[in-house]
Amino acid sequence: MQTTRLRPLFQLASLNKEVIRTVAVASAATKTENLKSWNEIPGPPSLPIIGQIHHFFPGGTLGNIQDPETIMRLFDKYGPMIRLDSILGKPPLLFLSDPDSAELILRSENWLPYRPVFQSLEYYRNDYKREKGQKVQATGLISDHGEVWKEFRSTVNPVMLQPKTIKLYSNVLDEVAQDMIVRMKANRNEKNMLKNDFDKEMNLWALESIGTVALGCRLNCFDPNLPADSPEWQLIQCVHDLFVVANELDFKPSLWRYFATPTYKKAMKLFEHHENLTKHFLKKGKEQLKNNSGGENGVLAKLLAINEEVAHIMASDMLFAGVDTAANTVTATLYLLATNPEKQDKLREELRSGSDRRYLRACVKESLRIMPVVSGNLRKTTKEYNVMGYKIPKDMEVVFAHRDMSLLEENYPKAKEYIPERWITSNDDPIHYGNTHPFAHQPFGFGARSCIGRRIAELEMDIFVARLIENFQVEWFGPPPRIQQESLNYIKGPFNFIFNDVKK
Ligand code: HEM
Repeated sequence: MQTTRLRPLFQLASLNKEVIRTVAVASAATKTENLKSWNEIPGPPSLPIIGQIHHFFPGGTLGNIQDPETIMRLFDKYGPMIRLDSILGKPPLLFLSDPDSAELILRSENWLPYRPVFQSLEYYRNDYKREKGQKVQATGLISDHGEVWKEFRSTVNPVMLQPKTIKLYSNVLDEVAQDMIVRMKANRNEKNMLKNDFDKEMNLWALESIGTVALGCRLNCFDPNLPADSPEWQLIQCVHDLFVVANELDFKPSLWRYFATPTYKKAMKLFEHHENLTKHFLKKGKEQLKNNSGGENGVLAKLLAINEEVAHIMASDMLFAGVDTAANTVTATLYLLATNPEKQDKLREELRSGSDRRYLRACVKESLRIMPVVSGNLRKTTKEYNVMGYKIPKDMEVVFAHRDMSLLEENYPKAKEYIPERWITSNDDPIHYGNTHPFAHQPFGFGARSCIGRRIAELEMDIFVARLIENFQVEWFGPPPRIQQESLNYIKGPFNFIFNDVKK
């Protein structure tokens, strides 16, 4: 009785704390007198006229930017802030590995957060595809900003983030996972390794899974006779190529903002191809909907009820952002469980016991900490900031390097070790995640602009990892896999997994 009466008071107190914290952070952020200038921020030295571009040449400090360790090495050298000046029309960039500073900017930019990634996609959707002077409407969450983004996001949030709607997919996602297990069992060689390319197999699973949610129907990706030029394989290749070209155009120095480079032309073709493939799959989804009457409405039906354009845009973003992300996260989790057999056994025990799946969730979370598929979050500053005594001007792009922050001992004790327990242990345990700065680890981003597919991704991955561990004793041999950063962190082969059957 008493606790019920007191609850609103507690809620009010914690709400107040949050408001005070946000206001304090925002005002500290905007006091920018007597600060060191942007040019004084440490970073690779600039040369007259060419600036820092030479660092991107082979052998240069940033020559191997595909290796995620490159940025880590720069933090070791320059400290928690690294300045990269404007190169070939690309705005200046600041890398940050200080959680307090990340919190300061992310919170202050949370009203209309501007995430400056995929400018090439933005250009394709806003300019390349449009007649001159044509009114720009919403193009998608990945490519829009400002009020247009806000309106679209508020329209789709209730559908995409509603636990009741997402839960509807538990059974069909389990069906997908079990079908994938059957496919993997049939696809092993005499050493119990997969005969097909492991990464492509994971992409097939991810596409089949997100397809069931985005389109409300099975795509039949696991058909053993699926032709190599089928729309399913084409989509998988297209998404991967898009992330690679986006990295070339949007992150590395590139002249595409001045003239049509070969990579730019390739990117425009790929974006168009992706759009056409989305239309193909959407048609399939809509036909299926016509045949399904009754039952609870899923994501596609609810988005179509808003309007056709919204459904199309959202399906396109899901078929872009929802494939390689989930596939690489499952691969990372499997690798970490294979190389930490005692954790794998503990997980299998939990799955056998039928208890709630807290350890399963912790295993996936911990793999996102150690081997995240996205290295950092980005925001463009809409005002000036005081970050650690330096003035960060308006219109700067800031990367919050959560991969690097998550691997620092000062943020996570035993940072390089795979310890799922840290996500479920009690808060008096030194490894408890709650003892860490919350802005040191943001694998799904932050606030209003955070990943809209998070709940879907977590459900898909939990279900599939559970089925994998129930069915296979997973082993790994040889050196760790190489990670290649191409907008996303791709885990590269050889994939030395062995999938022995679990003894029942
Ligand atoms: C392990 C899986 C995934 C990870 C780690 C991940 C991570 C992220 C991150 C870091 C962002 C940027 C957030 C920010 O700027 O604050 C993002 C945005 C986004 N993600 Fe995911 N994602 C995953 C899966 C998915 C899936 C399955 C979908 C499809 C349903 C999806 C759709 C999107 C979309 C549409 C955005 C843009 C949201 C916006 O700007 O409003 N993601 N994701």
